Amino acid sequence: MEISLKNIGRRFNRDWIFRGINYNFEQGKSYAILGRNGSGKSTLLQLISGSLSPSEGRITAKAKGKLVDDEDLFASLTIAAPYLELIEEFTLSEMIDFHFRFKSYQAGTDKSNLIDLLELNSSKNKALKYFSSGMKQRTKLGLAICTDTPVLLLDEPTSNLDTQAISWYQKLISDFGRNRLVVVCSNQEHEYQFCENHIQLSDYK
Ligand SMILES: Nc1ncnc2c1ncn2[C@@H]1O[C@H](COP(=O)(O)OP(=O)(O)OP(=O)(O)O)[C@@H](O)[C@H]1O
Repeated sequence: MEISLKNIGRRFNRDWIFRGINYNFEQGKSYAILGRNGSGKSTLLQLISGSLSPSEGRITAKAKGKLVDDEDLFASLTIAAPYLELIEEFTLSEMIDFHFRFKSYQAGTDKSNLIDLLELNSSKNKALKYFSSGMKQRTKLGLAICTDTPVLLLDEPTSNLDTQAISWYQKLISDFGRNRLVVVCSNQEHEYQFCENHIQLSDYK
């Protein structure tokens, strides 16, 4: 999978958030989108995921050299972000079943293995609305990272995580992030230290 941004700009009302972004994202590489609060990191991630349209420019996705339409792109990515909520009425066990009705597990993982990885075995039958914010964040990350998709998009991945859970995230991404196109929006180095490519939004104002 390859995603290309050609002269991308996005504005809300009359305010341009960024303009003139030309960039190629390739599978097997990882990218950090960096910038101050309000610089447009989440906006750019939503453009890459196809959930928001650019105000100018064009985004194309290709798999094995062939153009991928929006629906196929959506099936090829998983995303964990503060604005994407879990289904709070579900238990963890039901949430996992629901998620994997549409997507596949990473090789070597299954439901029970994922619950172990999340370290949430004792809470698997608890409704997500009763999870702490850190438990919810771990669930979102585990679902996104342990799904077999070529594209993995993470927005502020360690929000609400304690020090131990930050190390847990770093191990999970190193175990399951390989050979994928990984994009992390962040302003905290421990979230994106594995990313070899950096996009500074201040360059596109
Ligand atoms: N739907 C919207 N309508 C109007 N303005 C919006 C909308 N979504 C985002 N914005 C504005 O776009 C700018 C960029 O927001 P965005 O959330 O992308 O920034 P960010 O870099 O992810 O910020 P943070 O680090 O605080 O999460 C902000 O000024 C925000 O107010």
